[in-house]
Amino acid sequence: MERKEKITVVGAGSWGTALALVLADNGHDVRLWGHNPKQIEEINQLHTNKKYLPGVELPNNIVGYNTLKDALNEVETCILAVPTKAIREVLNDMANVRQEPLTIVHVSKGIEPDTLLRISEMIEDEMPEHLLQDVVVLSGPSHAEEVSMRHITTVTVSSKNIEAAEKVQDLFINSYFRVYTNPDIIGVEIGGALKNIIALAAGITDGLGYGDNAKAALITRGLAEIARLGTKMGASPLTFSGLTGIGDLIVTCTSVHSRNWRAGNLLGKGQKLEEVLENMGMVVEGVRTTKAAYQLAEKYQVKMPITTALHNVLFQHANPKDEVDALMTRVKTHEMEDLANVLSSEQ
Ligand SMILES: NC(=O)c1ccc[n+]([C@@H]2O[C@H](COP(=O)([O-])OP(=O)(O)OC[C@H]3O[C@@H](n4cnc5c(N)ncnc54)[C@H](O)[C@@H]3O)[C@@H](O)[C@H]2O)c1
Ligand SMILES: O=P(O)(O)OC[C@H](O)CO
Repeated sequence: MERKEKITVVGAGSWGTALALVLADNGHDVRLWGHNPKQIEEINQLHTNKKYLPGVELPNNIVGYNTLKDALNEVETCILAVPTKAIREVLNDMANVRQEPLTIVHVSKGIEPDTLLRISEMIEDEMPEHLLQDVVVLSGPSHAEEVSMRHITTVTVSSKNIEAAEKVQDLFINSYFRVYTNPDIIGVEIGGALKNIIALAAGITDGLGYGDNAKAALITRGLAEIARLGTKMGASPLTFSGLTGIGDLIVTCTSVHSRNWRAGNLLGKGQKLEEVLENMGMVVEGVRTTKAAYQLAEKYQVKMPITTALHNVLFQHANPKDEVDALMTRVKTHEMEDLANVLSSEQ
């Protein structure tokens, strides 16, 4: 029998709440912290979080907290489930109320523009060393809407300290939520973050009226450019054929639950970015990540044509259809890059 723990989930949005449910199902005492007092009142009095997970009833062992100090009191592990753009602010608040070291399990999918840091690196950068036990990432093909219905889901945990990852595996694993470990934290974080770019692009092509062939092309060639960048950054190429690579690409590019796909779909149908983001009401991580990935492609001198096309649409007001046409009419090439390199060196 696994030890039951007090665990704090920081961030009471869709993913934080769904993960709180998994932990509660496993018998842990779960504290769900959110910055909106009305939402916390709803969680504690009605046992619902209607804005983020409509129709889902929360069990009694999930208790809402509005004060970070109380939420983190006597807790060894915290799940960090806020959008990438809020991470530094929240970590700073956490550092101000903590005295003891904490293991932080982050579940966000993004890269910080300009610093180009992965999220585990942002945590190491922001959290004072004496307050940080371990940093673990939990990622994979997992929509909150399905997890909260206890639908079968598989994810991966990774950390520089594999024992910390294994401990988190034990906290979450159950009969509907299967957790694997992978020591390649770079690959896990890069795959999880960059799939959102491809999901936005898949939404755009669907919005433009293209079909399954276009989507399959985006998933496959998207994976190629994610792996091209990721391996240059030090990831294992094998990670991109796993849950946090192709697995997450499939779920995000093909699901109506996907916030990134939905945002892309509206863009493809002609809505403006500002209008789309205002109406979503939930985080669309792929937008900021496109900016970061575009900068990473320049830094590492890696060709990322889909990312570049999306960057043009999002930030240069390019027409989505023109960008699709430009992608399709690039100079012809080989599919497998190793083969292209061999052939060009033979010429
Ligand atoms: N929703 C999913 O199915 C899912 C699955 C896997 C990973 N993720 C990742 O999890 C992260 C969170 O996504 P989500 O879907 O839960 O987002 P969400 O929009 O549903 O919720 C975000 C939550 O963060 C809170 N928040 C925003 N800014 C804050 C701040 N400055 N301080 C404190 N709280 C703040 C919001 O109030 C909200 O409760 C993202 O990186 C996302 O990519 C989401
Ligand atoms: O809804 P999305 O597009 O933010 O994706 C959520 C998860 O990352 C899917 O694994």
